[in-house]
Amino acid sequence: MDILKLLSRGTKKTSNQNQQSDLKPASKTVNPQLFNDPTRGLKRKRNEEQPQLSQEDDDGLEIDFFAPQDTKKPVKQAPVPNELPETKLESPLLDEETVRQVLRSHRLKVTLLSSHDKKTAKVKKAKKKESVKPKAKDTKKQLFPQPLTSFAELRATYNISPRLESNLITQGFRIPTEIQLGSLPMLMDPNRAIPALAAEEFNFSTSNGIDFLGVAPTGSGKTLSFLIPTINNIMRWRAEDENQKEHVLEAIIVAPTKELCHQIGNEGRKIAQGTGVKIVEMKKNITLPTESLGADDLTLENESDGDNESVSSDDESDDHEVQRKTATKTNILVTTPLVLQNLLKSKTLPTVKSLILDEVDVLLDDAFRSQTVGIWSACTNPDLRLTCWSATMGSHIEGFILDQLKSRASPERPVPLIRLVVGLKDTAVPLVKHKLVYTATEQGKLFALRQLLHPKSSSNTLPFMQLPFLVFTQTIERATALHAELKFDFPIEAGGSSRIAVLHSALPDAARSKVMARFRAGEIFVLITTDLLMRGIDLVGVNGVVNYDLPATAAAYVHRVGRTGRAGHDGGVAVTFYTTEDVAHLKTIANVIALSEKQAGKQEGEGMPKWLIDSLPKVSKEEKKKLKERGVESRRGNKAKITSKSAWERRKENNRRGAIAGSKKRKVEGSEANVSRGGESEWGGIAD
Ligand SMILES: Nc1ncnc2c1ncn2[C@@H]1O[C@H](COP(=O)(O)OP(=O)(O)OP(=O)(O)O)[C@@H](O)[C@H]1O
Repeated sequence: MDILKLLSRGTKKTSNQNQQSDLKPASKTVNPQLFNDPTRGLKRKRNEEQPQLSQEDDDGLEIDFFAPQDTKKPVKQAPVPNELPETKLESPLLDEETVRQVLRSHRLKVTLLSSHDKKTAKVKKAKKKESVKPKAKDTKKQLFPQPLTSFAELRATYNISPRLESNLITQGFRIPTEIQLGSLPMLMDPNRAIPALAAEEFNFSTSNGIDFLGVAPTGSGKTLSFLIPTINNIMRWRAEDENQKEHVLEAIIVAPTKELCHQIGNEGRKIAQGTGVKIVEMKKNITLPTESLGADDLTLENESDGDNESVSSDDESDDHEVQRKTATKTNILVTTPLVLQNLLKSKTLPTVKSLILDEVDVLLDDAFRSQTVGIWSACTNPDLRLTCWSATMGSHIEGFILDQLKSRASPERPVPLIRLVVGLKDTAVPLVKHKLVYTATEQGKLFALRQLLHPKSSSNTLPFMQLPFLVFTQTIERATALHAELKFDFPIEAGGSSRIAVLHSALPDAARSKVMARFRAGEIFVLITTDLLMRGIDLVGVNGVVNYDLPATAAAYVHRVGRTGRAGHDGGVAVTFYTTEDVAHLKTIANVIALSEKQAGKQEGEGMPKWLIDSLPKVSKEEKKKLKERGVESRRGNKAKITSKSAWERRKENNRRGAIAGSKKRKVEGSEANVSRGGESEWGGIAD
């Protein structure tokens, strides 16, 4: 059987396939945790019955994963008191066996990385080749930190401010996700979270905080994992320093796009309300408290946009003290790398104690690396701590971070980098259903996309996809062209062309913000975009992702499809179109899908068959590199048009265009001949 057809064979239609689409999330799930199997790692008897909770019982549960299995009954959540009690009891430390069991059941792995790990990796690789099992010594650096049992523990044990706690409750955060469960104790109080013995054994100190790398699936709550400790630390530092009356810039969050910065800023402001911690996104008129030879504060552009979040300086005095006073009053700055690096140049930011790199693998990849490293170098405070986050993480990025940390290390400040990985690394969130769809031609993709927009009961090759959904294309030109093609696909009664929009980096900022706001408000049903929106953007109501053009890398696939199935919402669908031209690159994506299905608990034979993946051609390193840099070649430039016209119509149109061009050329040639004849004439001029 044709391999391409087999790959796109449809799943059976579910009963809801013919239902009317609506804008509600695919399902209502209250538990944001992706993994919790308390029996994981325990020896089980065959056919042992597991207690099943109905969806009804599941509502409003406080999950108690320390309860013995047979007594683990659903407990209804008590109403949240308006007034929080002043003192709460600190939770006792869990013994190591319990900690190990909790981490295992939530699929958390904590590792202490050090710079000689590269060598270990090489040795491991060599040993693998010789099919010798690595000795236990090689994997010895696993740590077992205390987990966060509930958000209530943040106050009781980690002493966060009552206001911060009540903001979290108001925002509806009740059960920590896995990344929060594993990272918050280490980031809030590493001395408590990491057993002193482990620190001693591996020769590192936690007294000054830790440098941290968090790798967890898309939509699993990484933002909150860095916002809570950052806000809390700033409150703590302020309480410790009686002289500190003003907002001091103490934390910088770097993210790759303006959209993501805006989202992080918003989320931060919601949970920092009333705490006195101020969060500002990088804007044109921002002034920063930098230090340099000239000791000037820097203003990117002295342009007021009427926003009272920031104060810009009109004062041209050289007096550093005066300039410091006029610097933007903020504790946390959220920025893209280029704009901050442009502002900094060779200046430093000595007050910054926390640098957060969100989507670190892209921030330290070729396009952003020098800017990100520039910002990192500008943070000269000796107490600086780095935390990095992403859903995907190449080992070369880890190595780069370690090398950088090593080059900045001093005897008092060793370089432990603690890495927390949730689930299988570099796989898509287990709640998403994947589907590869083959079409013979580019035009076939357009036809298939229209079928997703207007599903017909006769179609059995495409899965049902609820609106709203995102459509990813390879280039800005293709996104614009696809938008032009589909613009009038929604009937006037359903809102017509206003229901479909396009978003890419060539649009002006105001237009970008407007489209995002309309999409968040549910006014747009289909948003066509480029890889601009593939990372970090949290649109909980998105029910599907269409990869109209094949993603360039496995990581791009993970991030794109991760725009659905977020925060425990089940039922998101990811459809990836491919044509004959894509087959050469398909294996990388097929592998991620297979791994993601494995993580979702699919047995062999249920998802993508292994033999089928094996029969796809291998993608060489050079091809991968080329694809990453340029995408599929045939979808670039003029060849990349998206159109519903048939080949016959296009040929006819081309012929017509050719005839017009030919006639124009002949005219020009004719007049040139006249001109040259005129040039030879006596008077030597041309009239008009
Ligand atoms: N403990 C929690 N309980 C319920 N919802 C949560 C919790 N933590 C985070 N969320 C919600 O989950 C959604 C996804 O969170 P977030 O954007 O932080 O994901 P992420 O891990 O950063 O994803 P990505 O890798 O795509 O950037 C957000 O809407 C957030 O409000």
